[in-house]
Amino acid sequence: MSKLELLPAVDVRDGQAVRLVHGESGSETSYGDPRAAALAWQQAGAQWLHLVDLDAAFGTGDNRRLIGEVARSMDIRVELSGGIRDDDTLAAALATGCTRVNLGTAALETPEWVAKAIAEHGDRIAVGLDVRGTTLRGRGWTRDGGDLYETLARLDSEGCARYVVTDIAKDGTLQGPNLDLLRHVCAATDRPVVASGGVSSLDDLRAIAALVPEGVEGAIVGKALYAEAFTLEEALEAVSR
Ligand SMILES: O=C(O)c1ccccc1NCC(=O)[C@H](O)[C@H](O)COP(=O)(O)O
Repeated sequence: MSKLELLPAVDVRDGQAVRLVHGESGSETSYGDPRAAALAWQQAGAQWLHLVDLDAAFGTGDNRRLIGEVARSMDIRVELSGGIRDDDTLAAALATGCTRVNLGTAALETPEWVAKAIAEHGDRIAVGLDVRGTTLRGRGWTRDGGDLYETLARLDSEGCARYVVTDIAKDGTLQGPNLDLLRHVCAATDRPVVASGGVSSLDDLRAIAALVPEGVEGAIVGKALYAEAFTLEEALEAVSR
């Protein structure tokens, strides 16, 4: 059985590494320089970095230069997210040398463009399915964007390689992941799923790791690491068996 991949998160707002609660603009807690945070996760043994431009996601500007600098400086794989919605932003994201990008809003608002991106870039494209209940949310999680399972079926048929699934109600809350949601999404698709939002403890990570046979490939961890609920070394050890 392959082990769960861990993706420590660096979410960037106004040049700072921050954590949000429920992804809501204005709920930020700042954790300083994103370069230092990313390097710290790499040095602690991470194989992946989940790097988010929150300003681009919310439409309040962007941190593109800084995000590009961080992505290029990493020796580990990088997943880029936030505000990638057209040819220019996709080209800029892919040019950082990141392993893959997450498309979110675009998958809801410009499905033809996303189908083209999937056809051109294959598994360098993942789609972020950010949900409240079973309703998808776009534009920095501020607008409804359709039904989760209908969108999943459409993206599957277009060849989408993987999904990053976030229960917004859990994100940044340290309340534990939505394991039922992950199980249901895994049952609805044969593509790998990356779990995001809510991880609070090593037991949460073990519970997500138990879903690897059902199709969960990875888990993004943000707040728990910044709040020092556990160290990244402990997390990597917890999912190594
Ligand atoms: O990823 C996005 O595009 C995004 C857009 C708007 C608000 C938040 C967004 N991402 C947040 C994350 O990916 C979190 O880093 C991740 O879900 C970790 O959550 P947690 O472990 O609960 O802090």
